[in-house]
Amino acid sequence: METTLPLPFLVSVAVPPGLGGAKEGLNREEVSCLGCVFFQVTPPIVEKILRFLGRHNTEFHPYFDVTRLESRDDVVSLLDAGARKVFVNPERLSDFAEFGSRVAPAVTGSSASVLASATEHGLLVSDFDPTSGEAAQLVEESNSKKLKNFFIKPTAGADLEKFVKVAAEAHAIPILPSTGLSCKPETGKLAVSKILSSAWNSDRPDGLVPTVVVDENGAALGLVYSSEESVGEALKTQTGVYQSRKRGLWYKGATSGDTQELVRISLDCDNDALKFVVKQKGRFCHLEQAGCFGELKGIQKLEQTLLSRKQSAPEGSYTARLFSDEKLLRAKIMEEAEELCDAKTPEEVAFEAADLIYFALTRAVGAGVTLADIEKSLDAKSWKVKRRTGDAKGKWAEKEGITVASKEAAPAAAPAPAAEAPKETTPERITMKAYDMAKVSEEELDKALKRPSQKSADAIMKIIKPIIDDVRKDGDKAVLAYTHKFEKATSLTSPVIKAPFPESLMQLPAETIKAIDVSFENIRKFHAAQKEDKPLQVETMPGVVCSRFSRPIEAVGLYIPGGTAVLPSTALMLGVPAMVAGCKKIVFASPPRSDGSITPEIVYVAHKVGAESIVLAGGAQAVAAMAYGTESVSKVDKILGPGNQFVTAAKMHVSNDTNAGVGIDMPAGPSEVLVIADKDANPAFVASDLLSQAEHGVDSQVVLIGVDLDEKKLLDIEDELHRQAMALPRVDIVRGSIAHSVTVLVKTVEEAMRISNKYAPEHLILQLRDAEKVVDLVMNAGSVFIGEWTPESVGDYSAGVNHSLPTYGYAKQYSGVNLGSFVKHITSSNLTAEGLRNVGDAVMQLAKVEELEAHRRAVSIRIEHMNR
Ligand SMILES: NC(=O)c1ccc[n+]([C@@H]2O[C@H](COP(=O)([O-])OP(=O)(O)OC[C@H]3O[C@@H](n4cnc5c(N)ncnc54)[C@H](O)[C@@H]3O)[C@@H](O)[C@H]2O)c1
Ligand SMILES: N[C@H](CO)Cc1c[nH]c[nH+]1
Repeated sequence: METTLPLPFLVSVAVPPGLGGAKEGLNREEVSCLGCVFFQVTPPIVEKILRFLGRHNTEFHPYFDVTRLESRDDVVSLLDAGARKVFVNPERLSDFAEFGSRVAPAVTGSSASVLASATEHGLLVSDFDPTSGEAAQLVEESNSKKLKNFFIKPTAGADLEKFVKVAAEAHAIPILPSTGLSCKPETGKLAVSKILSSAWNSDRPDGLVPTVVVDENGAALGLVYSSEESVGEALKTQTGVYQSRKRGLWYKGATSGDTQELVRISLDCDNDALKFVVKQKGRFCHLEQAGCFGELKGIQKLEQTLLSRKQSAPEGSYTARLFSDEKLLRAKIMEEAEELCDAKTPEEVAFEAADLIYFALTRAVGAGVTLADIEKSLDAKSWKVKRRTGDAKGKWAEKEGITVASKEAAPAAAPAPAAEAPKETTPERITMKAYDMAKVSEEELDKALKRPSQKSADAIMKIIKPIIDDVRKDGDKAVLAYTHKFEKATSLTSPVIKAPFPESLMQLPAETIKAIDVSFENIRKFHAAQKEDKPLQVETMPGVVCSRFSRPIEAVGLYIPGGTAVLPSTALMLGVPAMVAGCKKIVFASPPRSDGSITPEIVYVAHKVGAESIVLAGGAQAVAAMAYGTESVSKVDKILGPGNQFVTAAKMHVSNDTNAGVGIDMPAGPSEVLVIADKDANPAFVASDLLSQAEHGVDSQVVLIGVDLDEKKLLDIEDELHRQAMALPRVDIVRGSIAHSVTVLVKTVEEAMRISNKYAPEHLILQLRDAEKVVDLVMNAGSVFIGEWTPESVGDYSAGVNHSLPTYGYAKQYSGVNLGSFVKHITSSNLTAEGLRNVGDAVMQLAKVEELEAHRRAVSIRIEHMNR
């Protein structure tokens, strides 16, 4: 995780602030206000630093030079304790690859050649001499390389003012020795306020910089201004001191008594605003309210109320009763936790979560713990790299019918390569909840297999309806505005690119072109084979000929998702059948990247299928533009393609609007897979198939049905799932989706198929002995993958079958996209005179029954004519 530094420099200290030893330089409070500290760690002080971080992890943002540590355990412990970044010898980088951006190389010297060691995660150059003859070349080289996270530390005794200047020229983050800095006017030391004021950019003639004042929970109290002098005073006095635009220095609270204790100063991402975090005594605003933007709300307001109830509660206060009755509070917390787990609708969940937070915060405030303390604990946890297994504890697991064997009972997993699972880390196990059908009821199973709840239909409609209305009213202008908002593509000036698409937009590596071409051809072959070669014709009675023939839908709009992942394969799955069907106008739509461009693979596919245009928009705005048309987006007759809940809801909405006159394919939402595996299945294959859909998004769900698996086999699959998941770049998404994914244990294939047909999965994988025979039992599924050599991803990309499939159980009534999705069928009747005589009586009699005389006459008039 790469974060913006609170300030554009680090303060280097010999020992952690406040742990003694530092006789000179900034004191503990001063360093704490600045936040970012840098230590050179040596083996004897590791323990000391770890203890220090245990207490102050969020107060200081620590960066460590660990080149003198040999023990990998020590380095990992520092990361676990909250080190934002550690710098290691370049040759040891591969040892720490799994920690990504939190580990960067460290080198020494002033020559430009040291920059060759830089990685995408940064570089530390120590012992840099700003006066050396080589410095200018290093500056030039670092500028041409556009290095990111480039930290630079001067040689001992360097002129710091000059060093800061050179570092700025090199776009490097200077590491400044605490001993050379001062928060008070002191000769021979560089004033921190001066470094800060030289770093900020003020666009005001008086040079003041806007300063947002917030409390420890981040609630904005007001907006003020700062100068170099006021920041110097604030740092010196450790209080809120600002620069009034009319009255000079402003010591907040000097007259009102509502003073502030300074907690932290930081600059924003582009250095044009300061933030002061303060502990506010009394209130900030001159009006009767906490801050200039009004009163606190939500959890912060709750904390304020609880604190005041703790000090003096009115007669009969329930909160006061909770403070004094420990057992009651304990019972209420458990009661509310259970109610939250049982809540069904989003409204219920919000209601119950609010109740639980009230009782939890009452417990915290009662124990003297503030919201800021809780947030600090959350933040500290977010930096951890060693995780606990996260399994439910004994009585709770039992209560929920979790039948998975406990970790202790599990046979030791095969040792994994060091880069994937280092011995000193115990990452939280990524595992699915298991249900044994011999022990759970059908209702319990139904509950477990419920797809992760999406926002309620009403809530989504409230979001997408105004978007659709805006696009209908304002056309291109509205589409662009939403693209600017959601995709942040603010440079985009037209929502469409039209064919012929310039070559420059589809520059791709040869291997990608080859992969697209191979997949294109397989998809084309399979969909072309679905074409009816001639009209269907049946003579239902002598002289009565009924026919059915197909015609392509003239204009189709194909939505290619692009929110969490760009999916050029979906462009193939929709574009190729549209082309094969002969649709005259093919319009693609996909969210552009933030620079306004569209992924070249999509442009290449659009070109190959002969698309008319690409709409550079996503979500409801793209759907509305294609449904109603705008100045530059062509109106289409049918919209196809998967997408998130906003896309799906917008498709449903426009298809219900008769003014739009547009059809849709089906509800195709978050990807899902159900794997049925027996004793013969390879655990690694099973796990890889589950993960291939789990990585789509946190709202995806994957299900494993194990047929007659013994405990060892199940554990093998679970170990594989965890091991493979941990090595995935999208492990965080996988954690989210696996959290609501399940394993179901059954005895027979028939039982497995019964459950699968009821669930109606988008993808069904049969990793079973004689898998082919089991296909006869499939009643509901989007697409089936048969046997151990058929991973689902072949269907996602290249086998030829379509991957745009019904999810959420809609496989019970919808087919996936196929050639038929792009054509409509027209029927015709052709009768001879004999034919009309043969069928005429039946028609006339039924018309008589319906009392539709004109219908009857259309036949009788002809029969009479024949009889004349
Ligand atoms: N079933 C299938 O056949 C199939 C195939 C491929 C992908 N998928 C699924 O498609 C989905 C793609 O979703 P995605 O989000 O990555 O991309 P997406 O393109 O469907 O959605 C992105 C768009 O959502 C809109 N949006 C996002 N947040 C919004 C908000 N708060 N309010 C209004 N609009 C908002 C924005 O306009 C954005 O452009 C995934 O769930 C994936 O699993 C399904
Ligand atoms: N599995 C998705 C259908 O649910 C399609 C896809 C696209 N890219 C990878 N997979």
